[in-house]
Amino acid sequence: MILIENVSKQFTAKTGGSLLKRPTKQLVQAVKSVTVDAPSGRITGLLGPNGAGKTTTLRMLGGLFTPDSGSITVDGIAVAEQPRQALARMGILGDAHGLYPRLSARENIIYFGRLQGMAADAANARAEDLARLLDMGKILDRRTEGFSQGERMKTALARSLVHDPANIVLDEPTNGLDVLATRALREALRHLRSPAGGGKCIVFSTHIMQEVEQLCEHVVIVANGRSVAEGTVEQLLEQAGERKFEDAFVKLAFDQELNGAAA
Ligand SMILES: Nc1ncnc2c1ncn2[C@@H]1O[C@H](COP(=O)(O)OP(=O)(O)OP(=O)(O)O)[C@@H](O)[C@H]1O
Repeated sequence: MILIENVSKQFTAKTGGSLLKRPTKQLVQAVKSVTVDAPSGRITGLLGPNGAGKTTTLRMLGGLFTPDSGSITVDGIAVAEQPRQALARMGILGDAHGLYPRLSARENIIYFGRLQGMAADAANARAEDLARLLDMGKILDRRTEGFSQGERMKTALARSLVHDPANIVLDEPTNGLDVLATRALREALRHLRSPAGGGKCIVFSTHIMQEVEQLCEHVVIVANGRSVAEGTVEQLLEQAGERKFEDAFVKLAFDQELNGAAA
């Protein structure tokens, strides 16, 4: 169970500057107020346009940045206070997959399992289970050097799931994947969310509406650093008074963004 409550985050970015002129500092309010309540056994999607603040929110969830305000708990554990304990309860698939190219997919997965305190045999058995789930049989013992985008994603996902975390966080997981790889990922996530797959809490971010329509039981629309609407796809359609999800998303995200931009 993941609970993100009213988080905000500001960055200082350097702007301008040249050989003769120092860059000036500019404040960027990446996240103004985002709230996400993601229970176990549900796939929760963060849907928002580019630059809305999704990645920054997920990075705060992963303990990479401390929020300026608000709080984040994972299974009741505050990320800011007990980051190691909170992180141990999450499998995080970020945007950079960072695999070790000289290690095989299996070795990459086992290595992460060892870092999580697993015995080598248990990590190996888990690598084989995950390879079955993610259809990685053919690549499991190949060095990851030269892997395709889809193969890298599967390996990184398996690695993030090696310790069987109750919570799974994915930042734009289908980026660069073809239709078959996207379908395979969707199937894997549906299984992990189901009772047979452990009833995981799954949170993922995307800017692709179809992804959310096909996969999420609950959607949080993030625009201009704020969570501006939430509910099932049907509830959001109703809220926006639209029949097509694309129209509802544009209305809910961009009308709010225009209003929010002034705030
Ligand atoms: N380290 C940083 N320093 C300065 N500005 C940042 C930093 N990280 C994010 N931002 C800014 O914060 C805003 C939100 O960025 P973020 O990456 O969270 O959005 P996003 O919703 O994930 O977008 P996308 O879908 O394009 O990945 C953007 O304007 C971005 O430029």
